[in-house]
Amino acid sequence: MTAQLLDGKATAAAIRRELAERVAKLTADSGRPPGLGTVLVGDDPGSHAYVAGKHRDCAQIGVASLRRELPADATQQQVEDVIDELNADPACTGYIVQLPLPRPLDANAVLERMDPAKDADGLHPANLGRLVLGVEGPLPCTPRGIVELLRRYEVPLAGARVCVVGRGITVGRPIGLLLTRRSENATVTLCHTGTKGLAWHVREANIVVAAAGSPGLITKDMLRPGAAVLDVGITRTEHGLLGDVHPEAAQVAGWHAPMPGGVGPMTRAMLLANVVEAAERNANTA
Ligand SMILES: Nc1nc2c(c(=O)[nH]1)N[C@@H](CN(C=O)c1ccc(C(=O)N[C@@H](CCC(=O)O)C(=O)O)cc1)CN2
Repeated sequence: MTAQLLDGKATAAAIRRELAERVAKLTADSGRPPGLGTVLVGDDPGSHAYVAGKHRDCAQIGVASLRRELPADATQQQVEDVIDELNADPACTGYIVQLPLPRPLDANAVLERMDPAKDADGLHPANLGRLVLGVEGPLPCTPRGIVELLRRYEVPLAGARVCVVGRGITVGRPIGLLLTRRSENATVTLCHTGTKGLAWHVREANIVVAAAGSPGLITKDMLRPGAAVLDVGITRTEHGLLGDVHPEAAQVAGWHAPMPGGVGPMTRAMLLANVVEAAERNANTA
């Protein structure tokens, strides 16, 4: 079996084209473009690459960029001062704090200090609470990107058994909340390093979301033939980037979102969508 490619790169490009039209209207109506801020602390090469990509995307669709960078030894106070500044800046429609933050910074305290109305990542506790309550608000970008990719490729979700591997705050924890909404109606199992019998859980699933950061973790023999497998793990090694899904696993899958080119580009596109939606909400309440 050859898996159908879940092409996040092409899908994200289509979404950017759709968003560019909405940005042009917002800019014409208000006289100023929506603005995305990024807070980047430290020298992690991956984080620098992701933030650079986010600003390239902004330039492409006409969203203004506000970049804030701090050294790896920045104090909690210095980071929170930048948060206060972006909260107060009218040119900043929404912003993100690139994660992970270097130790010993307290990421939860930083996220809590954000203005929830400017939280472009959907990771502020108030917005995660909205997600639990089923109330409209910005959604975490990677989970939103996964749902959008599955929807656009018509991968059946209602009644599907989904196995999520990894319990991180940006993917594993929130995605179950999205997929179990009535509109998606999937049944989700969240596996993690404490899970016994991981292979059994994966084999039960119609859809596997691999977000553990453990290269090659999901092997061909673990997958149910015909399942959709989405690779969200990225590990940087001297041999290049490695995903959580073993390359041979695509041979038995029905659909495959590879790394690179699958979920990553969708994460970036959903960030733009969150900013555009925040700008539209602001315009409607002005
Ligand atoms: N504040 C946040 N921090 C982090 C998030 C997040 O959503 N919000 N997610 C990840 C990093 N991330 C975005 O920030 C991200 C990761 C990967 C990609 C991507 O496009 N990946 C490429 C491959 C990587 C490459 O080519 O270098 C792909 O899959 O095609 C985009 C964004 C953790 N931090």
